[in-house]
Amino acid sequence: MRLNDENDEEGGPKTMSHCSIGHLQQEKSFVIVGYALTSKKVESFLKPKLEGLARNKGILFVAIDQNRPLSDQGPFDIVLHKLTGKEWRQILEEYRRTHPEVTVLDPPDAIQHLHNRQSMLQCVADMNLSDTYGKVGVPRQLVIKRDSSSIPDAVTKAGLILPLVAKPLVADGSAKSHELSLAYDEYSLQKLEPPLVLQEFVNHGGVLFKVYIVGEAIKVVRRFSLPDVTKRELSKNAGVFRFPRVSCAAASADDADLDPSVAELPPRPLLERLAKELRRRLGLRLFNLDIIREHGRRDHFYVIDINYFPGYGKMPGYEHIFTDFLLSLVQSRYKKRSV
Ligand SMILES: Nc1ncnc2c1ncn2[C@@H]1O[C@H](COP(=O)(O)OP(=O)(O)OP(=O)(O)O)[C@@H](O)[C@H]1O
Ligand SMILES: O=P(O)(O)O[C@H]1[C@H](OP(=O)(O)O)[C@@H](OP(=O)(O)O)[C@@H](O)[C@@H](O)[C@@H]1OP(=O)(O)O
Ligand SMILES: [Mg+2]
Ligand SMILES: [Mg+2]
Repeated sequence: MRLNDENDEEGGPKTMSHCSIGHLQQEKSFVIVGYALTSKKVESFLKPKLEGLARNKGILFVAIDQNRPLSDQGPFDIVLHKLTGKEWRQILEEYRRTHPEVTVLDPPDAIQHLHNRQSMLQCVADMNLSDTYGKVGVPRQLVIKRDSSSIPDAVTKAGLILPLVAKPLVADGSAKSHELSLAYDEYSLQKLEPPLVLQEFVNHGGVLFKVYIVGEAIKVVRRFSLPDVTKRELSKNAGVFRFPRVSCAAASADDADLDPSVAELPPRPLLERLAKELRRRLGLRLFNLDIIREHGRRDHFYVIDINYFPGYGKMPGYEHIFTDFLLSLVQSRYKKRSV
């Protein structure tokens, strides 16, 4: 039974009263997680298996009512959220200020950093990670803020090599922010609407790695991606081609019969270093990275996308990982308080 989903006689959702949540929190030392998520996210993430396991471990998920002041709800130990908009950000910032005892996953300004495809990858570029296990970079890219007619010149000046992936500069989760295109010639890019990021397309054998991060935990899965573009194809084609959300729509490539040189997962120690450093630099605990391996270069990796609170529902075993993570947050707070 979902506490927040119990329906009243009118059929509307019933949320727990402040006092009954407080009771559960104190009497049975339940960890109360308030959540503010879209209905799509609730469906893909807050599945019965997660809620059941959480309850067994003493964690309760309680829906935040956006029509009521946040301070009047709870009390919460943790607030989990993925909503956009300035108003919501301000509400959360104020709540963080007035409720320092609550862990807000994650801070709104840190999430905001991922809402721009230029600042999103800056941390990875700054890190310049290279060790015996491999090298992690970002594809060369150019930001076009306005004036689409200037694109051909800008691309030539920057020395970017075609084909290019054109991505909306803003990555705020809107349908428009996921409308990407592949451009075979720079002149056709004039048809696109800035603000944009133009990124060199890196051949990677049609498979990408989704690296899910939940606090200290890391889980990697394979997904089908865009196929390689050959020199011959490039010389024969012109124009820009819109493509749908490949990485999200594509089936998992974990069980596919793939060329081992393409399917081999990035080395674990490399991912651990990358994740640790990104957690620190981004100030986030819940995110995933899309990583590709340059085709034919075993240890050359590129991060092409970072997403806040991604589709954990598609991450094998996320129920255990997520609930352990929530408990670890509360335990570390408790430890801090008692020293
Ligand atoms: N530089 C690149 N080189 C090769 N392929 C790329 C590149 N950038 C993007 N792609 C392909 O395009 C897909 C979508 O790009 P990206 O992940 O940046 O978009 P998104 O809309 O933010 O995706 P998500 O749904 O994961 O948030 C990638 O999953 C990958 O298949
Ligand atoms: O739809 P799912 O739950 O799977 O999650 C997707 C998530 O959508 P949601 O947060 O609206 O649910 C996307 O967020 P926005 O960029 O649109 O904000 C983005 O993070 C995708 O990468 C996620 O898919 P994944 O990369 O994990 O496969
Ligand atoms: Mg992506
Ligand atoms: Mg993305």
